[in-house]
Amino acid sequence: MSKRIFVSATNTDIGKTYTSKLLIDALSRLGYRVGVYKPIETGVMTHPYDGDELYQCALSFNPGLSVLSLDDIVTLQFPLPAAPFVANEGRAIDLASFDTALAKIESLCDIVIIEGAGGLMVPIDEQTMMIDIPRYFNAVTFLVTHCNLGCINDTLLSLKALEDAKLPHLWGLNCRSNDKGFETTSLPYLNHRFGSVYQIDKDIDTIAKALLDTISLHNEEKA
Ligand SMILES: Nc1ncnc2c1ncn2[C@@H]1O[C@H](COP(=O)(O)OP(=O)(O)OP(=O)(O)O)[C@@H](O)[C@H]1O
Ligand SMILES: C[C@H](N)[C@H](N)CCCCCC(=O)O
Ligand SMILES: [Mg+2]
Repeated sequence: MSKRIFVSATNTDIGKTYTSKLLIDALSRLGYRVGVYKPIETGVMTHPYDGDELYQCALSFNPGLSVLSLDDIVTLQFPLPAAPFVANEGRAIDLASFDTALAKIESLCDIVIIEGAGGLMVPIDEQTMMIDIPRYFNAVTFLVTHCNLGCINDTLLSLKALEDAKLPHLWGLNCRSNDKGFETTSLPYLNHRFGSVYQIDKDIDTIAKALLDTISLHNEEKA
Protein backbone atom coordinates (compact mmCIF):
# COMPACT_ATOMS: atom_id res chain seq x y z
CA MET A 1 0.00 0.00 0.00
CA SER A 2 1.24 3.51 -0.73
CA LYS A 3 2.91 5.56 1.98
CA ARG A 4 1.69 9.14 1.95
CA ILE A 5 2.26 12.02 4.38
CA PHE A 6 0.13 15.14 4.03
CA VAL A 7 1.91 18.16 5.55
CA SER A 8 -0.43 20.88 6.76
CA ALA A 9 -0.09 23.74 9.24
CA THR A 10 -2.05 26.01 11.50
CA ASN A 11 -1.78 28.68 8.78
CA THR A 12 0.23 29.81 5.77
CA ASP A 13 3.95 30.63 6.34
CA ILE A 14 4.17 28.45 9.46
CA GLY A 15 6.74 26.06 7.99
CA LYS A 16 5.16 23.32 5.85
CA THR A 17 7.88 23.52 3.20
CA TYR A 18 10.61 23.92 5.84
CA THR A 19 9.35 20.84 7.71
CA SER A 20 8.76 18.83 4.52
CA LYS A 21 12.43 19.33 3.60
CA LEU A 22 13.56 18.10 7.03
CA LEU A 23 11.28 15.08 6.62
CA ILE A 24 12.73 14.36 3.16
CA ASP A 25 16.20 14.38 4.73
CA ALA A 26 15.20 12.21 7.72
CA LEU A 27 13.26 9.63 5.67
CA SER A 28 16.04 9.47 3.06
CA ARG A 29 18.57 8.75 5.82
CA LEU A 30 16.29 5.88 6.91
CA GLY A 31 16.74 4.42 3.42
CA TYR A 32 13.49 5.49 1.76
CA ARG A 33 13.28 6.92 -1.75
CA VAL A 34 11.21 10.03 -1.03
CA GLY A 35 8.95 11.80 -3.52
CA VAL A 36 7.15 15.12 -3.19
CA TYR A 37 3.86 16.48 -4.45
CA LYS A 38 2.18 19.89 -4.19
CA PRO A 39 -1.27 19.45 -5.76
CA ILE A 40 -2.17 23.16 -5.67
CA GLU A 41 0.16 26.16 -5.38
CA THR A 42 -1.17 29.71 -5.39
CA GLY A 43 0.90 32.88 -5.75
CA VAL A 44 2.65 31.44 -8.82
CA MET A 45 3.43 34.40 -11.10
CA THR A 46 6.16 32.76 -13.17
CA HIS A 47 7.49 29.81 -11.20
CA PRO A 48 6.08 27.48 -8.48
CA TYR A 49 8.76 28.25 -5.88
CA ASP A 50 7.28 26.04 -3.14
CA GLY A 51 7.05 23.02 -5.40
CA ASP A 52 10.54 23.68 -6.74
CA GLU A 53 12.03 23.90 -3.24
CA LEU A 54 10.48 20.53 -2.38
CA TYR A 55 11.51 19.02 -5.72
CA GLN A 56 15.16 20.16 -5.52
CA CYS A 57 15.44 18.79 -1.99
CA ALA A 58 13.89 15.43 -2.89
CA LEU A 59 15.99 15.23 -6.09
CA SER A 60 19.21 15.65 -4.10
CA PHE A 61 18.44 12.36 -2.29
CA ASN A 62 16.44 10.57 -5.00
CA PRO A 63 17.99 11.25 -8.45
CA GLY A 64 15.35 8.98 -10.04
CA LEU A 65 12.96 11.94 -9.78
CA SER A 66 14.96 13.78 -12.47
CA VAL A 67 12.65 12.38 -15.19
CA LEU A 68 9.89 14.59 -13.74
CA SER A 69 9.21 18.23 -14.56
CA LEU A 70 8.03 20.85 -12.11
CA ASP A 71 4.56 20.64 -13.67
CA ASP A 72 4.49 16.99 -12.59
CA ILE A 73 5.17 18.11 -8.99
CA VAL A 74 2.67 21.02 -8.92
CA THR A 75 -0.53 20.09 -10.77
CA LEU A 76 -2.56 23.29 -10.35
CA GLN A 77 -0.83 26.68 -10.31
CA PHE A 78 -2.62 30.01 -9.82
CA PRO A 79 -1.11 33.54 -9.84
CA LEU A 80 -3.18 35.07 -7.01
CA PRO A 81 -1.55 34.39 -3.60
CA ALA A 82 -4.80 33.27 -1.96
CA ALA A 83 -6.94 30.29 -1.05
CA PRO A 84 -7.46 28.07 -4.12
CA PHE A 85 -11.20 28.89 -4.04
CA VAL A 86 -10.39 32.58 -4.48
CA ALA A 87 -7.45 32.12 -6.84
CA ASN A 88 -9.60 29.90 -9.09
CA GLU A 89 -12.68 32.16 -8.80
CA GLY A 90 -14.80 29.47 -7.17
CA ARG A 91 -14.59 27.05 -10.10
CA ALA A 92 -14.84 23.35 -9.31
CA ILE A 93 -11.63 21.35 -8.99
CA ASP A 94 -11.85 17.63 -9.76
CA LEU A 95 -9.65 15.87 -7.18
CA ALA A 96 -9.33 12.93 -9.58
CA SER A 97 -7.11 15.23 -11.68
CA PHE A 98 -4.41 14.66 -9.02
CA ASP A 99 -4.40 10.86 -9.32
CA THR A 100 -2.32 10.55 -12.50
CA ALA A 101 0.29 13.01 -11.22
CA LEU A 102 0.62 11.21 -7.90
CA ALA A 103 0.86 7.79 -9.59
CA LYS A 104 3.75 9.09 -11.76
CA ILE A 105 5.64 10.37 -8.70
CA GLU A 106 4.93 7.20 -6.71
CA SER A 107 6.39 5.05 -9.48
CA LEU A 108 9.73 6.68 -8.53
CA CYS A 109 9.60 6.58 -4.74
CA ASP A 110 8.68 4.53 -1.65
CA ILE A 111 6.99 7.34 0.24
CA VAL A 112 5.59 10.69 -0.84
CA ILE A 113 5.27 13.95 1.05
CA ILE A 114 2.27 16.00 -0.08
CA GLU A 115 2.25 19.68 0.89
CA GLY A 116 -1.08 21.46 1.29
CA ALA A 117 -1.67 25.18 0.72
CA GLY A 118 -2.25 27.31 3.84
CA GLY A 119 -4.03 25.58 6.74
CA LEU A 120 -6.66 22.83 7.04
CA MET A 121 -9.75 25.01 6.60
CA VAL A 122 -8.62 26.67 3.39
CA PRO A 123 -11.34 26.35 0.75
CA ILE A 124 -10.46 24.61 -2.52
CA ASP A 125 -13.86 24.90 -4.17
CA GLU A 126 -17.50 24.91 -3.11
CA GLN A 127 -17.31 21.21 -2.11
CA THR A 128 -13.80 20.76 -0.77
CA MET A 129 -11.50 22.18 1.90
CA MET A 130 -7.81 21.42 2.37
CA ILE A 131 -8.71 19.00 5.22
CA ASP A 132 -10.50 16.78 2.66
CA ILE A 133 -7.25 16.15 0.80
CA PRO A 134 -5.62 13.71 3.28
CA ARG A 135 -8.75 11.54 3.23
CA TYR A 136 -8.88 11.64 -0.57
CA PHE A 137 -5.20 10.58 -0.74
CA ASN A 138 -5.49 8.15 2.20
CA ALA A 139 -2.54 10.00 3.76
CA VAL A 140 -1.40 10.46 7.35
CA THR A 141 -1.36 14.16 8.22
CA PHE A 142 1.55 15.92 9.87
CA LEU A 143 0.40 19.24 11.34
CA VAL A 144 3.06 21.94 11.69
CA THR A 145 2.34 24.50 14.37
CA HIS A 146 4.23 27.55 15.64
CA CYS A 147 5.77 28.68 18.93
CA ASN A 148 4.52 32.25 19.20
CA LEU A 149 2.02 33.35 21.81
CA GLY A 150 -1.32 32.05 20.50
CA CYS A 151 0.09 28.69 19.51
CA ILE A 152 -2.01 26.85 22.11
CA ASN A 153 -5.26 28.06 20.59
CA ASP A 154 -4.10 27.60 16.98
CA THR A 155 -2.79 24.10 17.68
CA LEU A 156 -5.86 22.90 19.57
CA LEU A 157 -8.23 24.20 16.89
CA SER A 158 -6.37 22.42 14.09
CA LEU A 159 -6.07 19.22 16.15
CA LYS A 160 -9.80 19.35 16.90
CA ALA A 161 -10.53 19.61 13.18
CA LEU A 162 -8.34 16.53 12.51
CA GLU A 163 -9.88 14.59 15.41
CA ASP A 164 -13.45 15.48 14.41
CA ALA A 165 -12.65 14.30 10.88
CA LYS A 166 -11.12 11.08 12.34
CA LEU A 167 -7.96 11.59 10.31
CA PRO A 168 -4.76 9.87 11.48
CA HIS A 169 -2.26 12.56 12.39
CA LEU A 170 0.80 13.67 14.31
CA TRP A 171 1.92 17.21 14.97
CA GLY A 172 5.01 19.19 15.85
CA LEU A 173 6.12 22.67 16.85
CA ASN A 174 8.26 24.65 14.44
CA CYS A 175 10.08 26.98 16.84
CA ARG A 176 12.33 29.65 15.33
CA SER A 177 15.46 31.08 16.91
CA ASN A 178 13.79 34.51 17.30
CA ASP A 179 10.68 33.11 19.04
CA LYS A 180 10.57 34.63 22.51
CA GLY A 181 9.05 33.21 25.66
CA PHE A 182 7.63 29.94 24.29
CA GLU A 183 9.10 27.85 27.08
CA THR A 184 7.54 29.98 29.80
CA THR A 185 4.26 31.04 28.15
CA SER A 186 3.05 28.11 26.01
CA LEU A 187 5.09 24.95 26.58
CA PRO A 188 3.90 24.40 30.19
CA TYR A 189 0.29 23.94 29.05
CA LEU A 190 1.22 21.85 25.98
CA ASN A 191 3.31 19.52 28.18
CA HIS A 192 0.50 19.39 30.76
CA ARG A 193 -2.05 18.47 28.10
CA PHE A 194 0.00 16.13 25.90
CA GLY A 195 2.70 14.79 28.25
CA SER A 196 5.39 15.62 25.72
CA VAL A 197 5.49 17.39 22.38
CA TYR A 198 7.61 17.10 19.25
CA GLN A 199 9.78 20.05 18.26
CA ILE A 200 10.59 19.83 14.58
CA ASP A 201 14.23 20.94 14.69
CA LYS A 202 15.12 18.71 17.67
CA ASP A 203 12.92 15.67 17.01
CA ILE A 204 12.75 15.24 13.23
CA ASP A 205 14.21 11.69 13.27
CA THR A 206 11.74 10.59 15.95
CA ILE A 207 8.91 12.29 14.02
CA ALA A 208 9.90 10.48 10.80
CA LYS A 209 9.86 7.09 12.57
CA ALA A 210 6.55 7.87 14.31
CA LEU A 211 5.03 8.84 10.96
CA LEU A 212 6.17 5.54 9.44
CA ASP A 213 4.57 3.65 12.37
CA THR A 214 1.34 5.63 12.02
CA ILE A 215 1.24 4.95 8.26
CA SER A 216 1.72 1.21 8.86
CA LEU A 217 -1.08 1.13 11.45
CA HIS A 218 -3.38 3.17 9.21
CA ASN A 219 -2.68 1.00 6.17
CA GLU A 220 -3.32 -2.18 8.23
CA GLU A 221 -6.67 -0.77 9.33
CA LYS A 222 -7.55 0.04 5.71
CA ALA A 223 -6.45 -3.37 4.35
N1 LIG B 1 12.41 26.94 11.99
C1 LIG B 1 12.66 27.92 11.11
N2 LIG B 1 13.73 28.72 11.27
C2 LIG B 1 13.99 29.71 10.40
N3 LIG B 1 13.22 30.01 9.32
C3 LIG B 1 12.14 29.26 9.12
C4 LIG B 1 11.79 28.19 9.99
N4 LIG B 1 10.64 27.65 9.54
C5 LIG B 1 10.29 28.32 8.44
N5 LIG B 1 11.17 29.31 8.17
C6 LIG B 1 11.10 30.27 7.06
O1 LIG B 1 9.82 30.90 7.13
C7 LIG B 1 9.25 31.06 5.84
C8 LIG B 1 7.91 30.33 5.76
O2 LIG B 1 8.15 28.93 5.90
P1 LIG B 1 7.55 27.91 4.85
O3 LIG B 1 7.77 28.40 3.45
O4 LIG B 1 8.07 26.56 5.17
O5 LIG B 1 6.00 28.03 5.21
P2 LIG B 1 4.77 27.28 4.52
O6 LIG B 1 3.87 26.84 5.61
O7 LIG B 1 5.28 26.24 3.61
O8 LIG B 1 4.07 28.46 3.69
P3 LIG B 1 3.03 28.33 2.44
O9 LIG B 1 1.67 28.31 3.07
O10 LIG B 1 3.30 29.58 1.66
O11 LIG B 1 3.34 27.09 1.68
C9 LIG B 1 10.30 30.54 4.85
O12 LIG B 1 11.11 31.62 4.41
C10 LIG B 1 11.13 29.57 5.70
O13 LIG B 1 12.45 29.39 5.23
C1 LIG C 1 -0.07 32.22 -1.05
C2 LIG C 1 0.19 31.50 0.26
N1 LIG C 1 1.61 31.36 0.44
C3 LIG C 1 -0.49 30.14 0.32
N2 LIG C 1 -0.01 29.32 -0.76
C4 LIG C 1 -2.01 30.23 0.30
C5 LIG C 1 -2.57 30.67 1.62
C6 LIG C 1 -4.06 30.80 1.62
C7 LIG C 1 -4.61 31.19 2.96
C8 LIG C 1 -6.06 31.48 2.89
C9 LIG C 1 -6.68 31.77 4.24
O1 LIG C 1 -6.55 30.97 5.17
O2 LIG C 1 -7.28 32.84 4.38
MG1 LIG D 1 5.07 26.02 1.55
